[in-house]
Amino acid sequence: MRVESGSTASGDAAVEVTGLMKRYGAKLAVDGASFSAVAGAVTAVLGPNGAGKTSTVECCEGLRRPDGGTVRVLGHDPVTDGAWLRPRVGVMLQDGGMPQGARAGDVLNLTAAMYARPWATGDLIARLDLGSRLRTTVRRLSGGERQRLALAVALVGRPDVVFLDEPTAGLDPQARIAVWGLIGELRASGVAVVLTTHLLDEAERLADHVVLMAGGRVVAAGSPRELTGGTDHTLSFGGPAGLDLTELAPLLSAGIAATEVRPGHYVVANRTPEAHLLPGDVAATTAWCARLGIMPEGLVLGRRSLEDVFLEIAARQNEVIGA
Ligand SMILES: Nc1ncnc2c1ncn2[C@@H]1O[C@H](COP(=O)(O)OP(=O)(O)OP(=O)(O)O)[C@@H](O)[C@H]1O
Repeated sequence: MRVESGSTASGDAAVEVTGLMKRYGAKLAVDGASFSAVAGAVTAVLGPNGAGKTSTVECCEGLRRPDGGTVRVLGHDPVTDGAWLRPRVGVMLQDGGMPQGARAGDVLNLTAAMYARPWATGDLIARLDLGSRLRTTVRRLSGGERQRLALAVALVGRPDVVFLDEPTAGLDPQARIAVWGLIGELRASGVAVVLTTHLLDEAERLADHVVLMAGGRVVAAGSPRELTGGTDHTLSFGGPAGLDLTELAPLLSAGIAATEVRPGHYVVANRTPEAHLLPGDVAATTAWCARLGIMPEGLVLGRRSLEDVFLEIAARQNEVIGA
């Protein structure tokens, strides 16, 4: 299989979002979000439900008109330059956006016919294991099959930029690995891949750049390694919900904080890149548990994952909102 590169060079900003605002009536869904996605890289937009990810990506796709700020895709405005962008941008929507009564094979072939240099459909069909479903109508496909067809439709025009909304949601492990392989090849061929996902291990594995959104804002951005602090240690354990962590705080070294990331689940980790969890912090935490008569269940000293970062940021957001 061959994926040809488009007109952008690796490293060019293919998508630039600056101070984006999006309102629905009184609801401010996106509140000044800024980020960019470069060619030849995977950019993952992450965040809890309602963070504003879909609204942001829909503004990039030209499906929604921003209420403020600017969006540029390949240097063009997705709303006013939609006709120029359409052959260069692939979009995979969560609901597929495909005609329900049409056969899967017809949907793919008719889409391919709209492009000057389409991807060989036979190859996409084999890669996404759709061969036995071509005569089935979209309506009758399983959720995972519909998802794979939507991905094929998004890629068949050999776009320079692809937007993938939760591309592996609901896929079995085998299909997920096939999709990861395709995404890796798109990146290698110079495509700018922008995806949203709730699977943090997927983001950690695939993404070169992560944009973490909460409450309509970008609250953190960087490579997975930058966000997780690379080799920094983190201590996690379970205990009764709602422990008073203010007594533990002064016992920890500078820049180290304890957070209840979800009820009854605690993480002790650095809050600044300069700080590092030290053996004394582990001893202080277990001694504090012992003083309270608490057995720290599942006590683990490990490396911080993107999921840890995500939960810590979400917990801090809640603290701010609750304050
Ligand atoms: N068409 C709409 N009308 C009114 N409110 C909307 C509309 N679309 C989204 N919202 C609201 O805007 C906020 C952001 O929604 P959005 O779908 O962008 O978030 P998200 O991060 O993609 O969430 P999820 O992870 O659940 O898909 C939410 O509070 C949502 O209820």
